[in-house]
Amino acid sequence: MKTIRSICVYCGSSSGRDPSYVAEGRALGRAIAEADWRLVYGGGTKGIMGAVANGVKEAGGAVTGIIPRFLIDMEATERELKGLDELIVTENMHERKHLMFERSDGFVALPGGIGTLEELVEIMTWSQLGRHEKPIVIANLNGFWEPFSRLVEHMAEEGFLHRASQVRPLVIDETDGIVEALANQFQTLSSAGSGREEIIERL
Ligand SMILES: Nc1ncnc2c1ncn2[C@@H]1O[C@H](COP(=O)(O)O)[C@@H](O)[C@H]1O
Repeated sequence: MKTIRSICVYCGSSSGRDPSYVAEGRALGRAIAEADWRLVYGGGTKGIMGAVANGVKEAGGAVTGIIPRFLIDMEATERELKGLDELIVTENMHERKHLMFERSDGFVALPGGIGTLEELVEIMTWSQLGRHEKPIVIANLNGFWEPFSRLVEHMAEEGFLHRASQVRPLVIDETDGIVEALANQFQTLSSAGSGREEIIERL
């Protein structure tokens, strides 16, 4: 039976206004480590990104950070980067996002900004296009993603989600439920798999 080995977390490089975002990011990191999954993330050591990675390390887990060279000074400190178990420096954003995708068995979007939104939408797009069948969880902490969910519903109502059945993000309101939701959805998607290889040569 296939099982999850690594999970990609998309989240803000900032902390956000409510301190609970950082606290919940850290809690998710701990839960990922306790599930014995590796964290794959964008390598930033600040904001919610840093909190998730710190949570994983606190609980004895392993972290892979994937960061483009030009972002190192903006989103990380050299000292903290050295604390990652694996650091991959890419030449551009495209390579970073592709590697994050390839190395992960599922995805979680915590609250964040434009970068987080772009990453979430991209992974949903690839699912819609049948490029992968990996679970996607939207962590709707404090109802953060409700405006986005409403937009997606509106798109469906207006007839723009042609293959809605292939975009199956789970919306989970509490950090506590995320690991279980990922594990269950991974099993469901694996057993319902179309037999298609999960990664194509080029997305
Ligand atoms: N346009 C972007 N595409 C992909 N990723 C991006 C983009 N802008 C920023 N990012 C990265 O996403 C994370 C989180 O960014 P937030 O804007 O704080 O949500 C960060 O690593 C950015 O480098």
